[in-house]
Amino acid sequence: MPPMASDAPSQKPAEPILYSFPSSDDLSTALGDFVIKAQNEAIDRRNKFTVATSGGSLPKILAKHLVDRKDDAVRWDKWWVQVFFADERIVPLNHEDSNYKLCNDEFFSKTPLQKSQIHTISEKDLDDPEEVADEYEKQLAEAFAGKESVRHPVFDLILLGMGPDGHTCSLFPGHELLREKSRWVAPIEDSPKPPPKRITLTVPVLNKAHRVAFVLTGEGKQEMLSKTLDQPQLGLPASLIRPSPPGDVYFLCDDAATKTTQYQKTEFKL
Ligand SMILES: O=C1O[C@H](COP(=O)(O)O)[C@@H](O)[C@H](O)[C@H]1O
Repeated sequence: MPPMASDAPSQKPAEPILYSFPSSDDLSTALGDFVIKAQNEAIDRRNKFTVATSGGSLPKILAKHLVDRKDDAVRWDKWWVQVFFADERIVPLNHEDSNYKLCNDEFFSKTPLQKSQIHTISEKDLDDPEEVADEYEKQLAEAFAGKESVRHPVFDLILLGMGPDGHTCSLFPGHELLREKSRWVAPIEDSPKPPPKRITLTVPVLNKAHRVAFVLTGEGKQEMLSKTLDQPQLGLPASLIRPSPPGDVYFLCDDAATKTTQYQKTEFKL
């Protein structure tokens, strides 16, 4: 992973970086090292680490190399108040469909992270997706700027998945939310994948992050990964994620997922 440049030489977003690993275990190990490196650079810069994570298959892969470590490489105390969800389903936090519940069962509960470090949706107005999205956006504004106004949140790392239908976060192919320009967090009430009501970070927020990493495993992801990287003109959601310089976007995949893409693979080195 190249170090973050302090001066952007041009305003053109960098091309995606694709890493492919023989197995999902190798991918987990590399992802753990990748997260630790991003964490260390963020702590050096600002003494804290701000992360947004997704649900789906990601939390399990993420947990493998980060929990139960024998060393103290993961600085859990610096992840304070800054773990957000890249997308969340509008259901109670103890519901089987909740991304919080999934991440908590697979990952958070196995770490020293405190509940106060993790930003969940409010359970107050679950029948009102607009309200849930607005409240979550307020949490973002407060976490990133205290009482001052902030133009947009800048995450140190956003971890994303991609469904076999090509959706990422809760941004679905062809959906009008792909064109959202002003909101940081948007509600969606017609998600083609159940449950239908969700909130999601929007493309502008994703594209302000220092690093965005897609984590994909298995044959089921082959077709959409190829379309995303080889045919960006199709405008699939993941093709729209091109962080502004000096940000970067990475695809950490297993060989099963990268089998058909023609996109150039990069050797994984930290
Ligand atoms: O619905 C969702 O799906 C995507 C992809 O999930 P995966 O199981 O194919 O990895 C996930 O990234 C997102 O957070 C989730 O809400």
